[in-house]
Amino acid sequence: MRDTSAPPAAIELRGVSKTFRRKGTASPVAALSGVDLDIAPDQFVSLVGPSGCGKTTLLRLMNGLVLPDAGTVRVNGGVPRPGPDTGFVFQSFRLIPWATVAANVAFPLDVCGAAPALRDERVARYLELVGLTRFADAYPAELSGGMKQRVALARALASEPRILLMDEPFASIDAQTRELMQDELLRIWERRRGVVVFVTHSVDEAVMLADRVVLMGPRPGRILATYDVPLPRPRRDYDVRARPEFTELRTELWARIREMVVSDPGSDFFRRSM
Ligand SMILES: Nc1ncnc2c1ncn2[C@@H]1O[C@H](COP(=O)(O)OP(=O)(O)OP(=O)(O)O)[C@@H](O)[C@H]1O
Repeated sequence: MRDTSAPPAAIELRGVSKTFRRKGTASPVAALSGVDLDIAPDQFVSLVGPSGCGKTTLLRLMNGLVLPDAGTVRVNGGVPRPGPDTGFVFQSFRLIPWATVAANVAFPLDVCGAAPALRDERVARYLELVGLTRFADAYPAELSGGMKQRVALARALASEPRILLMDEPFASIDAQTRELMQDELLRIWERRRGVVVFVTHSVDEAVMLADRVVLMGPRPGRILATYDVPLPRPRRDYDVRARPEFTELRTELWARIREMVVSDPGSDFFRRSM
């Protein structure tokens, strides 16, 4: 029986399946099948698994952009809806090119009709948090990739969402900036908490950041295992990677992903290398 004294899960998926069907195209694609997952309030969860296993679909179910064919998705006890309670950060920064950095960060606040004083205060606070106060009047084209991603992060945080969904947010920035961004994200999250669901292809990044790593299997995507990350916080990249617990977990995860990829002749790995 369910423990009624425990706080409700911030995100709860039960028996979730999703198949994409497109009119006039080839066969339907079964993206997810029978997914059960609970994410507690203030938990940082990473999703890893082979390409095409449904990680992005899972994120999109969590903010109501995709509806399940079967099963239920509950977010803070209700049906998920895109809105100010859920922030989304994408791999491609998706900044508005003709708007300044400040206007980009203000965008979600403008959409929900925030009062001008609140809007200006939030923009100032989150630009400071990501270290871009001096660039408030710059345009996206004037910024480096890492700076653009920090604007995207400030924009997602500006409405102070209780849930932050991040889809390979650091995949298109260089390795050094990526490590700095990981530290930056940890610093911000350790200060304000909330749920983070972070999709990544990097096993190191998944372990470095999360409280729990969820390992998904090949299509139709299922959850194969979840691992608690036995690393203390606060974490910083350089000291975490030196710990034996880090090496053990990343070795285990990587071995399982590698096995899935090499044993699947239909995987993107073979398609890309042919
Ligand atoms: N809107 C859609 N219409 C049709 N098929 C889709 C749609 N969205 C996703 N799919 C398919 O569903 C499967 C899962 O896709 P999804 O993007 O969720 O996987 P992923 O694990 O995030 O992939 P990757 O790691 O490569 O980004 C893929 O085969 C994809 O092509």
